[in-house]
Amino acid sequence: MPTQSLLPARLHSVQRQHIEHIFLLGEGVDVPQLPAQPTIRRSWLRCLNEYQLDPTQPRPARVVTQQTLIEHREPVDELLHVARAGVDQLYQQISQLGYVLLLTDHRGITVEFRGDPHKDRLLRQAGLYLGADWDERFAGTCAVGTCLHDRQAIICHRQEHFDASHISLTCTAAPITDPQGNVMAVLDISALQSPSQHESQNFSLSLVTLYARMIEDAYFLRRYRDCLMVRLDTSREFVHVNGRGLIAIEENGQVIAANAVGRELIACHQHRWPPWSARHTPILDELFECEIADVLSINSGSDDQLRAFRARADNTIYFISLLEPRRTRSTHAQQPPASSLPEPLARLGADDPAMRKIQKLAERLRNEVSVNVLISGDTGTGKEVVARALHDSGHRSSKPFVAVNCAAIPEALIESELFGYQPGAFTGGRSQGMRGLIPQADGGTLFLDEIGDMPLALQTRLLRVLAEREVMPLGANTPVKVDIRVITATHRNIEEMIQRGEFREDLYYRLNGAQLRLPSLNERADKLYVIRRVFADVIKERAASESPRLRADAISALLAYAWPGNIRQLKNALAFALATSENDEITVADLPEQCLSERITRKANDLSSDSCSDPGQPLLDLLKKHHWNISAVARALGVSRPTIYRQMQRQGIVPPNWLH
Ligand SMILES: Nc1ncnc2c1ncn2[C@@H]1O[C@H](COP(=O)(O)OP(=O)(O)OP(=O)(O)O)[C@@H](O)[C@H]1O
Repeated sequence: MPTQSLLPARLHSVQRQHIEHIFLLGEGVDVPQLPAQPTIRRSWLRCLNEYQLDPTQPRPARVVTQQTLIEHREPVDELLHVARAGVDQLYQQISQLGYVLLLTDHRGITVEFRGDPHKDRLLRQAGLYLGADWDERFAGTCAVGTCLHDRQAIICHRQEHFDASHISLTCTAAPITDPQGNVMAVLDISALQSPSQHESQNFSLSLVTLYARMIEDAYFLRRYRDCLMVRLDTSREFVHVNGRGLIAIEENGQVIAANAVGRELIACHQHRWPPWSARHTPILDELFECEIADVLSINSGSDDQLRAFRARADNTIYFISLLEPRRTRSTHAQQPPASSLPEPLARLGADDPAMRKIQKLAERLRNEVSVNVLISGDTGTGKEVVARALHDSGHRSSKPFVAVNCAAIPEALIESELFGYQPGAFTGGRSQGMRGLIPQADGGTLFLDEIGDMPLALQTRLLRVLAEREVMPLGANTPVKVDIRVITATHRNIEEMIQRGEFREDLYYRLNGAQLRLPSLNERADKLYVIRRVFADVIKERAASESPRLRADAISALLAYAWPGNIRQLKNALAFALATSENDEITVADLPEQCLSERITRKANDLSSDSCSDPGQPLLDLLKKHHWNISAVARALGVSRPTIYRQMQRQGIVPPNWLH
C-alpha cells in the first residue's frame, strides 16, 4: 500500500483516505470504514485484481464520441422509443431533488440522459452526461457498472465508488431485462451531492426499480403486441392497472414468452413434473388449474373481464385478464417461418413434420418433370394447392397449369375434353374443332384431379399419351406432340381399385413416380398457421376495405374442431363467419354451429375410460407412434398435455429417456 506521501499531491485528504481503504480491503484487512455491502466489496476486489485499476490514479469521466454514441443507440432504438415516457415521468419526480437520470445500454454507455442544463459543465465533469461510459472495467465500482455485472439493482453511495473522483456522487441503478432475461439496459438516478447516510437512498432504489420494471414491461408489451397476452396479479384490483405478470401465449395456450414475474412463475413450476425445456415451453393449463377455453373467453365471458385461477405450483390464486392481439396479427402471423424453400412451397405449412417432408420432397421434384407425382389425401386437404405450388416453384411456372377434375366431366365427354377434336369430328361438336386440355398444358403442367374416377377405357389412352408424349385428337390423322408435366391426385385407395380391376396397375405405377401423402387438417401440428393463412385468404378474396380480426375464443374453437372436410370445410366456415358477422371481430358465436364440436370431450372420455384389462396399451402405442412426443399425442387425442401426463402417471408409463 502506498503511504499518504506517495499519493499524488492534487488529491484531497478524503480521497487519500478512500484510496487507503481500498488497499486495506485488497490486503484483507477489515476496518469499520470499509463499505458494508458485499456487492461493493466484491466489486472493489474485481477492480483491483481483475481489471487492474490503480486507485491512486483517479480517472476523469470518459464520454464517447458522437459517432460511437450513435452506434450504441441504434441497437436499443426500440427500447429508447418505449422508455422515453417512463424516463420523462421519473425525471419529473426526481429533478427537484437534484437528481439526474441516465439510461445506459448493456455495455454501460449512457444512451439517454436527463439533467439540469444549468449544471451542464459540472455534470459532464462528473460523467453524468449523454455518452458517459460507466463500464465497471473502466470506471471502477459504480451503480451502473456493478449493476450490469451483478444483474441486480444497487445503490452506490459516495465512498462506495472505487474511483476517488466519484466519491461525492450518489448513484442508484436497476437493470432492464429483455424477454429472455438478458440485461439490455440500466436505469440510473444520480446526484452530485447527497446526505452522507446510505439509507437516504433507499427510496431512490424503490423508485428506480419500479420504473425499470415499467419500462421492461412496456417493451415486452410492444415486442409481443401481435400476440395474445395474459396479465396476472394476486390482487384483483391491480390486474387491469398494473398486473405484474405478463405471459404471451398462442391461441392453443402455449407460452411464447413471459416478463420477469411470468418467468419466475414458470421457473417455480419447472421443478414439478413434467419437466420443461427451452424447446418445450409450458401450456397455460400446466401453470394454472384452467381450461384454455376459459382463459380465452375472459373478455366475452366475465363482467369485469378477469377471472381467478389457481397456480398449480403453490396454489396461489391469480387474477387474470386477457389482452387481445393488435389488429394486424392475422396478416402478420400467416407468414410461414423463414425457410430456404421457394415461396409457393414454404407457404404450404409452418411446423408440421408430415408437411415438412412433403415440402422438402416437392422442392427436390419441382424441376424433375419426368417424375410423375401422385398426391393423395382426404378430400379438401389441399391436393390441388400442393400441385399448383409444385408448378409455381419450378421452371415451368410461367407456362400453363391446366387442372382437370376427372370426376366432374361426364364420362362421354372426357375423351374429347382431354384430347380435343377436329372440325366435324362428331355431331354436336364445335364447327372449328377444339384444342384438348392436354395440348393446352403443352410446356406446362397437367393436373388430373380425382384420377380414380377416370374410366378404364380412357386410362389406356392416357397411358399411351404418357409413354409417347403425343395425343391424337378425335378425328385427326396425325398425332400432336406434347411436352407436359403430369401431376395426379386422388382421395381414393387406388391399390384397392386395382385389386377390384377398376384401375390399371401399369398406369398407377407410371403415375406414381413419387407420392405426396397429405395429412388431414386435424393431424397437422401447424393447424393454427393454416387457420390464420386461410382466414387471410378469405379476407383477400372478399376484397372488402376493412380487415376483420379473429378473436382468441374463435381460434380456440377452430383449433378444437375435428374438420372432417379439412381445409375446404375450414375455409367455408370462415367465409360463413365473415359474411354473417355483424362487426369486425369474429368470435366463437359467429362460427357455424357444427364447428363447436364435442370432439374434445369425446376423445377425452375415450382416454379416461381406459380401465380395461390392459389400460396402458392404447396410450403406450400412441406414445411410441409419436416417438414419445407428448404434445403430438395430446394433439392427436384432442386433450391437453397434463391429461396425457396424468394418464401416463396413472398407468405407470415412463418415457425411455427418463430411465437411468
Ligand atoms: N395450404 C393451404 N393454404 C390455404 N388454403 C388452402 C391450403 N390448402 C387448401 N386450401 C384451400 O382449401 C380448399 C380445398 O383445397 P384443394 O381443392 O386443393 O383440396 P383437394 O384436396 O384438392 O380437395 P378434393 O379432394 O376435394 O379435390 C381450397 O379452397 C384451397 O384454396
